Amino acid sequence: MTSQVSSKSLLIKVCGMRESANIAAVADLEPDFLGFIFYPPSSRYAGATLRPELLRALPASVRTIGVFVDEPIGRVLATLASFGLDGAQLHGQETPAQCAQLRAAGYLVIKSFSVGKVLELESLRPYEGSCDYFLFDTHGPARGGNGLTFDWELLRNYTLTTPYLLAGGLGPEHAVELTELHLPGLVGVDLNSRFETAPGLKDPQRLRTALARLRQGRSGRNSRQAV
Ligand SMILES: O=C(O)c1ccccc1N[C@@H]1O[C@H](COP(=O)(O)O)[C@@H](O)[C@H]1O
Repeated sequence: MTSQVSSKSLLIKVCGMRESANIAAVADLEPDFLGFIFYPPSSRYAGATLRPELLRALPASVRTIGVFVDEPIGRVLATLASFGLDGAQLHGQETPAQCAQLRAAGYLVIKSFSVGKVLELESLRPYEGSCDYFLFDTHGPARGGNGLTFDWELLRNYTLTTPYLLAGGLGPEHAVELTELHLPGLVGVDLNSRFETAPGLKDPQRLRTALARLRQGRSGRNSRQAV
């Protein structure tokens, strides 16, 4: 399948699949990242169902990311190696040194930060240089996957150098708005619970439509046409 990706396209991460057939269907859409939750309390926990051979058969352009919450770094490294994952998304209180340790081991590192009514960007400065991307997710009752958006304008004055993905309750209705959202540092989006028919089960058709809109929107900047 050929995607309409341009250098201006937002990177797209689809997160939280568990079942092989569903993973294959989402991978066919060629997102930039596929995320798998390795946090046992999550209803999207993939540790028991994910087959490493399926991940190894994916195109190299689709990078696979394990999502962890305050997991000891030794266990993160062991999981990344045993599933053949390309990187880790860290959703807890992981330190800059822990991020740097994963990066030094050759893994892509996405550090997630929980955003409430305010965002103290200066507190993230110690993470600069130890992560490939930051990810901004909405603060909520669960550690991730709350399906809630935050006020994206809190990122209007972003001055850090680490590029970031926007997350938190992004749904099909946001696709056009996201293509027109030109925030400093924004390079991608993370799609999760708003694209599900059940926890951990993504709707490939809803994703196909949204990915086409996201990709088309940025390559043809003013295009609002439906796909
Ligand atoms: O999805 C989960 O269950 C989850 C659990 C623990 C940590 C992260 C999790 N998901 C991440 O949450 C954000 C936002 O998801 P949503 O769009 O609000 O449903 C996303 O980055 C997921 O990777």
